[in-house]
Amino acid sequence: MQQIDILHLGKSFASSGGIRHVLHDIGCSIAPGEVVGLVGPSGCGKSTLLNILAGLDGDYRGQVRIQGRPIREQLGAGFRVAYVFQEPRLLPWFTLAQNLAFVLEAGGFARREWPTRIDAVLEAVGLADYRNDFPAQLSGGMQQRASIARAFCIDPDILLLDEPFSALDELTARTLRQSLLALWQRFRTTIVFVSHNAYEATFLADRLLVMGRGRIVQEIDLRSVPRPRSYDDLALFESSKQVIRILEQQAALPAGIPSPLPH
Ligand SMILES: Nc1ncnc2c1ncn2[C@@H]1O[C@H](COP(=O)(O)OP(=O)(O)OP(=O)(O)O)[C@@H](O)[C@H]1O
Repeated sequence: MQQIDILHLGKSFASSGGIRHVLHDIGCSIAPGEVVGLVGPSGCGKSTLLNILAGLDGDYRGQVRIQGRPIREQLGAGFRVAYVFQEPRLLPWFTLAQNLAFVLEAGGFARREWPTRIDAVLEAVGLADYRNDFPAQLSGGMQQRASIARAFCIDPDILLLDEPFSALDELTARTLRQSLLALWQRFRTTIVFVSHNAYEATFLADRLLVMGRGRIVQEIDLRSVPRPRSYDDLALFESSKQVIRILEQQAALPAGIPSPLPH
């Protein structure tokens, strides 16, 4: 597993109103196996940053390096990225097992490995009995659980999740967070996730990067909070309140300019 370094990252889009500067001088490092959360107000650039980390967007300033090499070079050399979105995006004409086989085939995994990989991840998320069901036969929460299993079955070097649980009710979201963490414990995949939910973010993360407009304005270190964690943990509750306070401060800043750099 590899260290990820983001150095002086900047990103602008051309829009009808002129150039839109979205990311300003972002810098951070992500250790192998770390769970990093990105939180920030709507439009601050979280998804833009995830897309760059996924190698989907190569048009930026600065550098994104994996073990010291540019991300696109690493992708060409077999670095595997998995992406989980807010909605499951399973292929409706395939069963769950076939959905997983599809990404294994695309990832170049030998066919003889498929059953073991598929069984391991479906079991870990409690869907082994549904392997031959089609997505439409499952609830939304089960489909999202399957999409997490699909992400892990290729044993990715980095897993990116963009608000993966925000469409679910809180109880379902809790079981999915447990599934995610169970798979993370097993694979120790590096995870970067986006969340709008301060309580979810502190529950999941080793480290939170709180973004203002286009910038990281605060880093919150949660590595000292032991796992498995409880939603009632006071340290997590205090950190969640801290996140919400920072987001309120960011929301109160005048529009149209990037957040000031933190002191
Ligand atoms: N393809 C694009 N062209 C022009 N502007 C874009 C494009 N993609 C994103 N943006 C702009 O970049 C800014 C950041 O968008 P992004 O989706 O990264 O924000 P976000 O923090 O993920 O927001 P949200 O929490 O609402 O999903 C927004 O102002 C958006 O309009």
